[in-house]
Amino acid sequence: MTAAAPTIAAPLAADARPRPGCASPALSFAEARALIDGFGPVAGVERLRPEDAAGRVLAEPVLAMRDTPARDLAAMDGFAIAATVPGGRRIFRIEGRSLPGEPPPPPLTPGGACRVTTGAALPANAARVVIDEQAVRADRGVALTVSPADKPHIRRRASDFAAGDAVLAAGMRLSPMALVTAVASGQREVVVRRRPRVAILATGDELLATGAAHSHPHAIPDSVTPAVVAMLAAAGATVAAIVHLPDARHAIERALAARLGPRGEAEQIDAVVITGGASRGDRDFARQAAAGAGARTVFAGVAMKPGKPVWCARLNERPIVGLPGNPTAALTVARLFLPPLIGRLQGCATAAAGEEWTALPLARAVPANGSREAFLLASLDGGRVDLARRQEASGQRAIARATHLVRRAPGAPQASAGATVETLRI
Ligand SMILES: Nc1nc2c(c(=O)[nH]1)N[C@H]1C(S)=C(S)[C@@H](COP(=O)(O)OP(=O)(O)OC[C@H]3O[C@@H](n4cnc5c(N)ncnc54)[C@H](O)[C@@H]3O)O[C@H]1N2
Ligand code: MOO
Repeated sequence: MTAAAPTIAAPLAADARPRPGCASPALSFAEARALIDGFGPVAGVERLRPEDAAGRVLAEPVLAMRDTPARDLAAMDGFAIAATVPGGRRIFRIEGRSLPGEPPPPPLTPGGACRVTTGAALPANAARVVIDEQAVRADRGVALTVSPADKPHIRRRASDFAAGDAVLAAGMRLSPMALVTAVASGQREVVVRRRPRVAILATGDELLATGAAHSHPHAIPDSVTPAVVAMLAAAGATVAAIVHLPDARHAIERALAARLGPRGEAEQIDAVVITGGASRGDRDFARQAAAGAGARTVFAGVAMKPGKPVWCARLNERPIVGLPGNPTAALTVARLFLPPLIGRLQGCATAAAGEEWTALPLARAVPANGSREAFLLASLDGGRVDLARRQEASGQRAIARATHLVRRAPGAPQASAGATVETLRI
């Protein structure tokens, strides 16, 4: 992230407070997100080879097994020579060769040089490496074409890190870059948090499985669950159960109690995502069912658009996140709440850790925002963000082209093309 790119906790948080008299929920998005930090990491760690731990979050720091480099090495291809060059000598006798992986060659004799390649061990008394570009071969010797005054071209022992250094900290996610460090540490195994196990409860009498809905005149395909599964998996979770439920309070309550209640240990579910039934319709029972199962509300409703009905509760210390049923609203709030929650369950320091909001210019003007903080579908057009023309919470088409969410504060004025807005990759 660039220094200029504000994080989610940056000043927008204060702007996000609803104005008096506004019908929006009282809680701002930033406040709701901060509440996600209240969930701690799952118990249980795994020891994995670093190469099997890509994307996982470290539960313990990684300590370097030895100095790296383990000894002084050549930083360039060339010739190692000693510190004292008799009589300003420019011609050296080649008395050995050192290649990476070989033990250090014997010390140089006066007037001697050792042919070295990048990464090779140096003779103990080598003071510098004269690079190939500053030397010519002469007989069995080598002649310097310039006086050896520039950098010594030596990678000093322990100059990268020393034995015992904590080269990676607990709570850090192992990016491809961090795997370099993990493997270079010399550790055969790293200790990572186990993958959180998530159950998805998809509620809705009208929902049928992929492909089945079109043979039924009043059913619709459950388009939200597969997308949420993919998002959870990418965030590092295991989706351990997918349950389709009718819009029936007791069925939802039983399903929740079975996963997170005192007797729900068999599946070892760490978190539940419920889709649909979040609002105030005649058959919207998700929150009541959670309360009936004994869950305590963490938040219910956020002053955001889309996704206002999003809610979160806690049952036996484990989170339940309720997504609204409308697909664009569901996936927008899923993007904003689920990867951060999975990060927290894996031991990341905060829900916002690793989330990068980037300021990008607008491709076209956008109108003034309403009273809820907006998170709008957009795609990139030559380095500028272009808002999708259709932003309906129920939409299932424009979302496919979206690569970014554009964040607009409550009551933000009209913004012209070229003005910068905060964006998050989706
Ligand atoms: N009087 C009010 N009505 C609504 C409000 C409100 O504040 N007052 N909020 C609106 C908002 S905002 C949203 S978003 C939706 C959310 O409603 P629910 O979470 O209760 O969702 P459902 O009623 O179950 O479904 C809404 C819509 O989405 C379709 N759906 C549901 N699940 C799926 C799925 N897994 N895959 C595809 N489509 C799904 C469902 O068929 C409905 O069409 O409420 C507004 N109403
Ligand atoms: O906030 Mo709703 O999610 O607009 O449709």
